[in-house]
Amino acid sequence: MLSPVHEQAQALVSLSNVGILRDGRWLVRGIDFSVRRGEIVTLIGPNGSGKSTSAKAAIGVLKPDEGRIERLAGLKVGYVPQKLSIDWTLPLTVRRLMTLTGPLAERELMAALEAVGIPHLARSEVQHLSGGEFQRALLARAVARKPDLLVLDEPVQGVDFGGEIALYDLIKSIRNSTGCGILLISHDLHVVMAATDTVICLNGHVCCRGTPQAVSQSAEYVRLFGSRAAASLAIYSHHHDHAHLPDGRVQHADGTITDHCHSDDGHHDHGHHHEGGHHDDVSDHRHGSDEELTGRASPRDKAEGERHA
Ligand SMILES: Nc1ncnc2c1ncn2[C@@H]1O[C@H](COP(=O)(O)OP(=O)(O)OP(=O)(O)O)[C@@H](O)[C@H]1O
Repeated sequence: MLSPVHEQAQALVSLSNVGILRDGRWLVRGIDFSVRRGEIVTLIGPNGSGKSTSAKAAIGVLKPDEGRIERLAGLKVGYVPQKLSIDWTLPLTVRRLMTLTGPLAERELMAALEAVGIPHLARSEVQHLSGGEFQRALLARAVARKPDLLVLDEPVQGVDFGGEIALYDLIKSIRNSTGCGILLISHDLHVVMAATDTVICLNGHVCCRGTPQAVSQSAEYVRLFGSRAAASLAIYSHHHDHAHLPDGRVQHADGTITDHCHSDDGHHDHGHHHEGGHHDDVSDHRHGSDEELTGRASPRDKAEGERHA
């Protein structure tokens, strides 16, 4: 369900009854959703349920075998794929990463790094970045050309729990400041829900959709993910009330900033633990997976290689 603001906003991309067939198998079928200006839409679903496939169809990387996809004329897309192919044996600075797919004015490059909180890392080698810093660099690269639609495939992989919240807050603030539409893919049911207008739950087809609260209570969702995930999702979406800043401090709902979370902050009082960074009731992140740059890839980007684990 969209808020009235989003309902009136322009649709950036709309998929109607989209199906993708490969090697005689329907990877997805009957996919129906749209992303409007200023809206954050999150695709969730188990491994192999067609989230990346649907996102790639939305931005035109994959052509549908049935159904229709309408994109706003001249739509500018910023895409952070799930996997990147970079030759990690070659030196690559953040600055260079930002310009791999095309030139970028210095002012825009620095503005993007500032927007994601890492202007001080412009000259750093990408292979030395932490997981959270690397994801921020990828985000900077995607927002630098001021896209109308930002597509982020698992943007918090390799990021610890505090960093996840900071990244989702950052994504939300990018939406608020630029008014772009955002299509997110995530396994992080707890956190992502706090930053999402519309959730589309996939399982080869659209299994259910709506606000995070509505989806977490739907029978299809509970069948797919289990009641435990549904309960924690519902709790989380109500309790998230503070942001983790890039420097590790915590900004509370009333605007105050402290060095640590308060004991009554949302993610500390819902009955399970987050020690060791990431947790997930449904499925795990893949850390350090093989990566391929898809979408707006240049041949150079497609160099073989693996990101360090
Ligand atoms: N080019 C392709 N050719 C054949 N099968 C493919 C192709 N791309 C994806 N698939 C298959 O389509 C299904 C959906 O894949 P997709 O990557 O969209 O899933 P996902 O929901 O993003 O999964 P995950 O959560 O594991 O990232 C999988 O079974 C995958 O193996």
